[in-house]
Amino acid sequence: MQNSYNGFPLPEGGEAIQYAGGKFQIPNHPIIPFIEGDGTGRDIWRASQRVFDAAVEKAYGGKRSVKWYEIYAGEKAYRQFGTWLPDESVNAARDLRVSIKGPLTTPVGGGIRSLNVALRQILDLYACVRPVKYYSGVPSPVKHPEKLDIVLFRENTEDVYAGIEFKQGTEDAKRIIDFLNKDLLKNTKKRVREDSGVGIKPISIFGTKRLVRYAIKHALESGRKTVTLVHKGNIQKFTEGAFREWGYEVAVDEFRDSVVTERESWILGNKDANADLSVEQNAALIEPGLEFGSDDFRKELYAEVKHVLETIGATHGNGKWKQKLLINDRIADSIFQQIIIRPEDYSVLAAPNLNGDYISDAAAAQVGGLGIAPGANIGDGYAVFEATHGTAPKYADKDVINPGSVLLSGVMMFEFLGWGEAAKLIESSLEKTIQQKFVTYDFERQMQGATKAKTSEFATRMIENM
Ligand SMILES: NC(=O)C1=CN([C@@H]2O[C@H](COP(=O)(O)OP(=O)(O)OC[C@H]3O[C@@H](n4cnc5c(N)ncnc54)[C@H](OP(=O)(O)O)[C@@H]3O)[C@@H](O)[C@H]2O)C=CC1
Ligand SMILES: O=C(O)CCC(=O)C(=O)O
Ligand SMILES: [Mg+2]
Repeated sequence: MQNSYNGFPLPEGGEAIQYAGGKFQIPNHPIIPFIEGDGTGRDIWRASQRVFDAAVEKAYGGKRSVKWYEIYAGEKAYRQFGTWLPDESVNAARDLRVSIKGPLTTPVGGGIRSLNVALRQILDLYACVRPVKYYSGVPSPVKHPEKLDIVLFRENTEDVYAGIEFKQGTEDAKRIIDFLNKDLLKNTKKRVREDSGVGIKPISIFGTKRLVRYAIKHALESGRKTVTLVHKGNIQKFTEGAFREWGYEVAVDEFRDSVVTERESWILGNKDANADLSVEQNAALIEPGLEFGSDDFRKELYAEVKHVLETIGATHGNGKWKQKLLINDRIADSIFQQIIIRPEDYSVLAAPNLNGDYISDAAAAQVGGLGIAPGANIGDGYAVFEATHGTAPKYADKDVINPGSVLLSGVMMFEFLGWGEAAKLIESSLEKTIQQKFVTYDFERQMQGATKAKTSEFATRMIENM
């Protein structure tokens, strides 16, 4: 580890977080790097840091403290060092292992690629974890926001976020289109239009399995009931369809005793309800219309039913499957309406990168919006906590934006460090402040009789409420 990064010495009295044997070792005075962020990131970070320090001080009376260490990225880094994501900033995040960041701007269409995505890819932070739950008092557009309590695990390193794109009109775009049209597609009627831009969507066994494995582990450790694989596999068969298939594989191959898939649960449930049910009758119940299917399809179904009953009939049958973690899947378009209409049926969602990006903002809306949407990017040995939202540039430096998402990302960070007391203080004072109807503009505009607080005032009231 270096003593300084980008020419700035590490804070005195702090120690680096270590990682050994798959476990983080947290000193009492860890050095935690932070990236302030662009746009509203500045106001949010200033407010959040005060709240974090107050909570830690109140919880541990000086026995523990965070030694904050600013690292530079985005506009601030560009102004200072002429580069958007200095290597030294990445090195600091790597060496110090756990950090927290504000949002960074990504231009649309051209310009630099996302620094947020770059950081996730460089540090291999493969799981983007975004819990979405309701805090009482928060205004919501739905009747029962409290019924939504999910944790979204979004694959964070591949999919269309791999950044492999070829701009329309370039020599590379022309070459790839020629290759597709004249070689790979030559025996089909499919053609890519000559004036297309082209993007590549890689989804791997490795990337999928480690994400789904992480989601299942979390679900089992936290006593959640369901893990839903969210994909568009009917259309994108070899990427999103494969995500579904590999997701089920990892569940069954690595967590067999603890999980039941949705189809297995139907087969076992049918058998529980009628012990005399034949394999053929059982198959007909799980696949309506089976009698009209081909012989091969029927045989496949009979083999599936037989396999389930033979392999897990004894361990999971007789209702025992109801105590297992249910693994199911939903097609991505349908999940958007499912979480609104049947929120209580969903608990942990695991999704490829783009689906996860979309779902996290949509789900956040249901419990009050992007002002209250925390997240974490986790890899093996590294973690970067960050809100779901972006830089909301129109509110930059106006001291009006809701700091809730970064504050709750801090709650996730303190829980991750094992500093549960500080996490609890922040979470409950946030809820209490909202219940006092002392809220930033985004909540105030949806509430009756609320006081509109500035970002800084909200933080001060939270500290008073601890
Ligand atoms: N991880 C990251 O760093 C991310 C970065 N970005 C980047 O941020 C930039 C802006 O993206 P944009 O699409 O405008 O999305 P934003 O998430 O920045 O903002 C969209 C809207 O969401 C609401 N909102 C966002 N954050 C808050 C908050 N803290 N409190 C209250 N309301 C909030 C505001 O709604 P209203 O106008 O109704 O008040 C805002 O106008 C882009 O460059 C994008 O690439 C985007 C997402 C994540
Ligand atoms: O990197 C960006 O600018 C956007 C990322 C994003 O929307 C997200 O991670 O949710
Ligand atoms: Mg997003």
